[in-house]
Amino acid sequence: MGLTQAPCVQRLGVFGGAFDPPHQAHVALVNAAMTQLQLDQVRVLPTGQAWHKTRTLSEAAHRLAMTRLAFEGQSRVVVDDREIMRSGPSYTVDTLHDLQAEFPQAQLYLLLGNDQRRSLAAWHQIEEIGRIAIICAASRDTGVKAWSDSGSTPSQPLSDAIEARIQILNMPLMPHSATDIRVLVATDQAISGLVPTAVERYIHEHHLYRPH
Ligand SMILES: Nc1ncnc2c1ncn2[C@@H]1O[C@H](COP(=O)(O)OP(=O)(O)OP(=O)(O)O)[C@@H](O)[C@H]1O
Ligand SMILES: O=C(O)c1ccc[n+]([C@@H]2O[C@H](COP(=O)([O-])O)[C@@H](O)[C@H]2O)c1
Repeated sequence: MGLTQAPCVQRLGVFGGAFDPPHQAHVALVNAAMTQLQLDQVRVLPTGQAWHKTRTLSEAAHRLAMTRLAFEGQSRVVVDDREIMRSGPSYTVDTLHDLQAEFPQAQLYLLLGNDQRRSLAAWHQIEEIGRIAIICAASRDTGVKAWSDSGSTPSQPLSDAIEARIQILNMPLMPHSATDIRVLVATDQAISGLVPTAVERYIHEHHLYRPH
């Protein structure tokens, strides 16, 4: 991790994901958020235990290493391993509580794609999340997530109070999905341009996503 505490952080972005692997849409989303929301820092958090996904994630050490590579050289991005280090399911509300305590002066902005926005009502303590952070959603190609397990289906809608506070992040629609990238690697197809070059190299060097 880089700097863990910076007194000048007034606007803090929080971006979690499986990052299995991190891809160019993740990088674009963070960059769009930094510009539009004038964020002083973004915490990028690879998920520890993704309670909402049916698939077993790749080893946390690989996902963390790739996330670091994806954001290397970005001075306002801190790749934060707390969800990986925490035991039990990774609940975003716990991460937001931690960050609120560490940055009591900062406004927190929770960054996510539209597929996750649709499942927000099923998130653990979503009302509390809505109190602590401003939720900012980027549009996402609707076809992309049709066949991947991005989140649980909410049984009830999001409250009007939270819905009304959601901000839209403008970024071009990007068809990237980690599911797609894993399939491409498994079937020996190129992923150049879909992930940062250093991430592509890491995937190949460590033989990730290959059938045994
Ligand atoms: N192409 C995209 N456009 C906008 N947001 C995206 C895109 N891909 C991922 N995101 C957002 O990034 C966050 C982390 O996503 P995640 O690491 O699960 O990637 P993913 O591509 O959705 O992975 P998978 O296909 O394995 O479910 C989520 O909030 C997700 O909505
Ligand atoms: O806290 C929750 O209940 C919760 C439910 C679904 C998703 N999330 C978080 O949302 C982020 C994106 O999820 P995903 O599935 O797109 O990788 C990641 O940080 C997850 O931990 C969190």
